[in-house]
Amino acid sequence: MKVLIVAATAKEVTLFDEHFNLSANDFVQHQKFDLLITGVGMTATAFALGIHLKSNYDLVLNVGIAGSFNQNIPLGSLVNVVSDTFAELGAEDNHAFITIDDLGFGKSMYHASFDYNELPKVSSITVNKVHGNQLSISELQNRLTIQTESMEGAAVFYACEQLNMPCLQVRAISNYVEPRNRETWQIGLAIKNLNNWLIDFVETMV
Ligand SMILES: O=C(O)c1cccc(C(=O)CC[C@H]2O[C@@H](n3cnc4c(=O)[nH]cnc43)[C@H](O)[C@@H]2O)c1
Repeated sequence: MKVLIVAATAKEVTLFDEHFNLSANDFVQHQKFDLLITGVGMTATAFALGIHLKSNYDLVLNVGIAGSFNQNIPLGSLVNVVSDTFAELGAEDNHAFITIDDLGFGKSMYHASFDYNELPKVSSITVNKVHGNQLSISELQNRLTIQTESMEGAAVFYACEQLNMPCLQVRAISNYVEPRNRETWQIGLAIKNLNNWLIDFVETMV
């Protein structure tokens, strides 16, 4: 199976890099997989995938950390993001929000297309701005049924749908989406658990 692993930052896959003794380049080819570091956000992700998603992969695997709206999901735990929405793509109509779908310009929600049942499945959004204000968090939760948010996931799903390539997104929860309190973020724990899962996935599945 030829797999492309896509992460926003090298920091999110440090232990994986160490395990496979990978170089520090943004695009690394290994006999078992290719690894692409895109940079944070949708634009950087789309640009990097535009360059590197030319050969055919059997799986595009997006990994990274994420925020959770649901405080029943433990910090450090892993989720399988099965649907991902461009939450800010649309227009404000005073206090209402008109989606890109309702404007008639496209589609806001994209889906994973690789069957994986070993982790809890969640619906996510992809944003330019990490939510850290109770009013905007409440507005969002009234509008969408979601458990997590990241800054790249929907862009990866979008590219895979365009090219008809199977995709899977696995995220480790580093923080809750709440009024910003950086002290409570568990980035180290999330990255450790994510990397252990990723090493195991590559060793057993690829
Ligand atoms: O220090 C910060 O404020 C900060 C904000 C967002 C991300 C980071 C990172 O260190 C990693 C970048 C990566 O993290 C994903 N992420 C993690 N938590 C969230 C969230 O609550 N909302 C959206 N994205 C999140 C994101 O995919 C970034 O690529 C530091």
